[in-house]
Amino acid sequence: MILTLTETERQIALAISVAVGLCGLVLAAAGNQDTMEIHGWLILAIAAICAIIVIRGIWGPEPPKSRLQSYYDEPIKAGIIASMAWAVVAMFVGVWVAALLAFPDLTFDSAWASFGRLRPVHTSGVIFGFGGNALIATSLHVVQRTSRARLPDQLSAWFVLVGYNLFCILAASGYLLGVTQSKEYAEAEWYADIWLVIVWVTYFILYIRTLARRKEPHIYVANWYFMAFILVVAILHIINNLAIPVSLGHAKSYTIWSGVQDAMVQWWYGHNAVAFFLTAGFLGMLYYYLPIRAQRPIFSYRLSILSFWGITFFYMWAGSHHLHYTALPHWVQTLGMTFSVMLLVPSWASAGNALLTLNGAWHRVRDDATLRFMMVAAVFYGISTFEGSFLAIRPVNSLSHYTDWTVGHVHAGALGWVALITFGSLYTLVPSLWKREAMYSPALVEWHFWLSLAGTLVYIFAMWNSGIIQGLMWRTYTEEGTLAYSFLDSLRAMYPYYIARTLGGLLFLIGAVIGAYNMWRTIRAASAQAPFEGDVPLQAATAAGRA
Ligand code: HEM
Ligand code: HEM
Ligand SMILES: [Cu+2]
Repeated sequence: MILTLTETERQIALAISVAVGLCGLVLAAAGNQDTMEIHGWLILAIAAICAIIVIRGIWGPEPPKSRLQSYYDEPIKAGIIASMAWAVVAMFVGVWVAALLAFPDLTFDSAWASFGRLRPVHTSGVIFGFGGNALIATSLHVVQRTSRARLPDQLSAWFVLVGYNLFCILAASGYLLGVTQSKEYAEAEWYADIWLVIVWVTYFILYIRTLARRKEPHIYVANWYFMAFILVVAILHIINNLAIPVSLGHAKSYTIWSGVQDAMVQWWYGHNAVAFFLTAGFLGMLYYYLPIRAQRPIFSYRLSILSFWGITFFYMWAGSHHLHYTALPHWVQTLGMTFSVMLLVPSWASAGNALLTLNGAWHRVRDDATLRFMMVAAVFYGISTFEGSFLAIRPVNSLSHYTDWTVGHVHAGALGWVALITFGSLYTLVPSLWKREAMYSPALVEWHFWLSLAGTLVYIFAMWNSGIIQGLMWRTYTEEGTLAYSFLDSLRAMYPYYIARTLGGLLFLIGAVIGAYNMWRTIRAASAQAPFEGDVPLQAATAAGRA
C-alpha cells in the first residue's frame, strides 16, 4: 500500500502522522483527568501506528510512471473492508440495544453498557462507520470510472479514509466513556468535530479535482448525487456543531444555538443527514451499480436529473416535520409538512426509474441475488419515502411521534434501502476490484439476501405493530376522561414486539456476517498480486487488465 505512494507523498504522510500524533499528545496533556485525556492517547496511538506503517515502506522504490494510466483503487479496497467491519460491529450493538429494551438487565451493571451509551454507538456505527465508508469507497470508484480519470494523487484518498475512521473511532469510544453533545447523529464532541471538518473538506476537494481531470465531457448523474452528499454534509456538520467548549481541557461543550433555534438547527441537520447521507449518496450508488449489474441503461436519464434537483431542493425545507406540536412556530411546521409531501414526487421518480430500468432484465433479477439486493432496495426506498411523507402530516404525526412507528420507518429506510443497496453495490465491486470472476460463494450471497429480507420484514412489522399500539394506548381515555392505560401498561404490551425485533435484527446481523465472510474469502482467493499488477487501465472502465 505504501509502495503505491510517491516518495514525496510518503514524506508528507509521515509528517501528517507526526503532526496528528502531537495533537493527540497536546489533547492528552490538556485533558488531564478528563475523558479527553483518553482520546488524546488514543489519537497518539493511532498516529504512531500510521507513522510506523509509512516508515516501513518509506525507502521502497518509487511507483512506476505507468500507474498514471490506470485507476487508483487501493484506498477503495480498504474502504470496503472498513465498511464491512463496521457493519458487523455496529449491527451487533444494534441487536444488543434491541435486546436491552426487552431484557433491561443486559447492561451487566456497567455504565458503558447502558442503553444511553450503546444506542449512539449503534447509530453512529451503522450510519457513519458502515454507510460512510461504503459511500467514500463507492464514490471514489464511480468518479474515476465515469470520468475516465485517475485520482489526482495517491495520498488524499488515504488521508480521507484513515482520518474519517479516526473520527468514527473517537465518536464511538467517546459514547462508551459518556462523552456526548446530546445531539442525535451529531453526538461526537468538539475536537472530533473539528477533525471531521478537515477530513471532509479534503474529501470534497479530492472529488472536485478528480472531476476536473475527466476525459468524459459529460458528468454522469451519480456524481451529482455524490457531490450533493459531500457538500451538504459539510455545511450541516459545521453549522449544527458550532459549540463552545467548557475549557480547552474539557471534552464537554455547549452549542451556540439556544431554545427553539437549537431544536430547529438540530433537526434541519438530522433530517438532512437522512436526505444527503442516507439518501443522496446511496442514490449515487444506485444510479451507477444498478444499471451496470442489470446491463441496461438507466430507464430515463432526464428523470434522474429531475429527481436530483427535486430531492436537493425539497429536502432542505422539510426538517421541521421532526418538531410538530412543539414551540416551533406553527407556520414553520406547516412549511416542513408541505415540503415533505411534495418530496414524494422526486423520491418516487428515482425509485420508479430504478425499477423501470430492470424492465427487460427481470430474468437477471431472478437469477442474480446481487441485482435482487438492489431491486429490493429500490422498493424499500419507495416504501420508506412514502411512509415518511405520510408521517410528516401533522395529525398522523400526533399518533406516530414518540412511538416505535418512527423506529420502524427508520429501519425500513436503513435496513431495506441503505444496507441493501450497499450490499448489492459491494457484491458488484468486490469481484471486479480483486479481479475475480465472481464472489467466492454465490450461494452465500443468496443466503445473505434472504436473511436480510426476512430480518427487515420482521423488524419493521414488529415496529409498526408496537408503534401503533403505543400511540393508541397513550390516547385512549376512560369515560371519566382519565387515561385508560398507564405508561407501564404500554411498555408491557411492547414486550413481544421487542423480542420479535431482536430476532429480526439477529437474522439481519447473521446475513451481514455471512456477507463479510464471503467477501473475505473472495479477497483472500485473489492471487497474491505484486503492486500495480492488477491495476485497471483508464481506457477500459470495467475490464481487468495490466497497466
Ligand atoms: C442488525 C440490525 C439492526 C438492529 C437490530 C437495530 C436495532 C436498533 C435499535 C434497538 C434501535 C433503538 C430504538 C429505540 O431507541 O427505541 C435502533 C435505532 C436506530 N438505528 Fe438501528 N438496528 C439495526 C440496523 C441499523 C442500520 C443498518 C441502520 C442504518 C443504516 C440503523 C439506523 C438506526 C437509526 C438511525 C436509529 C435511531 C432511530 C430513531 O432515533 O428513531 N440501524 N436500531
Ligand atoms: C420522502 C422522504 C421522507 C420523509 C418525508 C420522511 C419523514 C420523516 C418523518 C415525518 C419522521 C418522523 C419525525 C418524528 O415524528 O419525530 C422521520 C423520521 C426519520 N426518518 Fe424519515 N422520511 C423520509 C425518508 C427517509 C429515509 C429514506 C430514511 C432512511 C434511510 C429516513 C430516516 C429517518 C430517520 C433516521 C428518522 C428518525 C429521526 C429521529 O427521530 O431520530 N427517512 N422521517
Ligand atoms: Cu426528516
